[in-house]
Amino acid sequence: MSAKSLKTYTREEVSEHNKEGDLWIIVDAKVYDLSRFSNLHPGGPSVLLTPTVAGKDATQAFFGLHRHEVLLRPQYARLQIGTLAEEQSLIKPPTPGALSRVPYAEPSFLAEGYFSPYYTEGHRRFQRAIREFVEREVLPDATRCEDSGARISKDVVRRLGETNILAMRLGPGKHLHGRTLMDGTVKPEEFNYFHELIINLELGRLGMRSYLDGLLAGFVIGLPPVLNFGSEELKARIVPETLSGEKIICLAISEPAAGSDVQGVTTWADFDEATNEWVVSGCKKWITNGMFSDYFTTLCQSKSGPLVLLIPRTDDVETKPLKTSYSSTAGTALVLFNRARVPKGNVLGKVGQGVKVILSNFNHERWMIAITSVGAHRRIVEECLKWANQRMVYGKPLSSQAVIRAKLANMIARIEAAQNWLESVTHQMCNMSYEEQSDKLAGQIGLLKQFISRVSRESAEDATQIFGGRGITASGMGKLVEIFHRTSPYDAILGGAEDVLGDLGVRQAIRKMPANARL
Ligand code: HEM
Repeated sequence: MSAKSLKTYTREEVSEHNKEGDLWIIVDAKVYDLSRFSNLHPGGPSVLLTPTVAGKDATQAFFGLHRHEVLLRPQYARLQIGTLAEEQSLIKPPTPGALSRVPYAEPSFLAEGYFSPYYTEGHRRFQRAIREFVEREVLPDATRCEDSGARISKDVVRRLGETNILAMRLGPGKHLHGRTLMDGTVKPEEFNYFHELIINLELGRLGMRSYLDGLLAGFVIGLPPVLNFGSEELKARIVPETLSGEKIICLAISEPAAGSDVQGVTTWADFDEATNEWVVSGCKKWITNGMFSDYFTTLCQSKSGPLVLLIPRTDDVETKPLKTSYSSTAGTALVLFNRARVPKGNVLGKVGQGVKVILSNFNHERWMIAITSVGAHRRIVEECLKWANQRMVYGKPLSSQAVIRAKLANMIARIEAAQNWLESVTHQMCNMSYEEQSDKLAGQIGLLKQFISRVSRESAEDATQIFGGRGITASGMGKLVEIFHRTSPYDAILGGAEDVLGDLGVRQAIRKMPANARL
């Protein structure tokens, strides 16, 4: 029903419509006619016909059982027939791009009245533009794909290319020069790691973990070796078509018997002098976006040592979907190279130095995973605060239970600690060359990622307890908690297993101990 045809009613008038076939209710000062809908109601008709609901103000009952988005769906929005005379509705649907006013729902640089040493007004403008883009253009696709397992839509990929979000996801650098970033919101020479952090925070905040990986995470880790180690000819061909989203690229390192142990890969490349091509045979496993990639940045072994090859998809490259605990929208694949032929010019870096090429990529990847994890984690803190506030138990809000407040206290402490360390590391990155970052930050980023993925899982446990059965239900009130609980372990595995990364951090610290350090 259009806003024009909405009428105004009194509570008395609504109360007369309180039976089967003639059933009205009030939710947040809006009047709904459920006479025909009651038999179609997913929760059944009887709950709507109880004396405390039929013809009554059912606001509290409604928000105890449904997310507010339910009322925005067109098929339900049209059940509204009017509003209450002289009463205002309090619950406003969020406008795309708006900041949340729930305490701790936003990092302090976005929270009203708080400060941060790291961000400028330019960063805040950029954040607004990215959030609005993500909520308007990405969220509907994410919601659809996360459930159905469909691949990210071509329209979203095209828009990620047009706005240069794809290019920005590779970080600051020459590849941004001459590009219009987010309709000119930031100049290429001003773009720094905090802008990139903002993009990843906003994507993480969607709370759709498999879609997040489907949103070309493979590109973020697969293209840098081409940019940094590819020949000029190769770059001129591959970089424009991947930055625009026209072609898709991913990174193929892990194998059934080699995960975090990159030295252990066995995919084999032989050089064929007759054709001047590499011939590759082997099997790569857990390859994000592998199902729909056109190029595979692949670590191989050869007689002359490890090398990285950019392998184009041909008939000799087979991809099979891997069913993991998250949705197939990520395009996670088993990739089989069956004597795949690769031109000599597709070698990235030097033959024999493949591991170096791959290692140089890892810091950025781990830092990115840490950010998206923080984005999702903060969203879960917001969900829990809202739920604890609106859910009534034993006649009082859930937040009146000390055990729930204790969980919330731990969750808030974890997200604030995680984000503050993350921002401190990002500040170091802004002030160090790439080489300095490799030397001074590889260990710390390993420890940071370990910490962030571990505390995410602790908060996932707390959030599930707070949401109860809803926290293990894939639709409805707890759907984001369910996703977070099921998928936060991915952050502890992808880009290097949590324990391996913690160990890396400590080994690097031990290596840098002063020779004369004594108690
Ligand atoms: C405009 C009015 C309403 C609409 C459009 C509506 C719509 C829905 C929808 C779409 C669901 C499926 C779950 C979801 O997507 O969240 C649902 C479930 C449910 N609804 Fe409603 N509903 C309305 C009012 C109410 C009211 C007033 C009650 C009062 C008690 C109620 C009780 C329930 C229950 C018990 C469930 C099942 C919840 C669950 O599975 O956890 N609904 N409703």
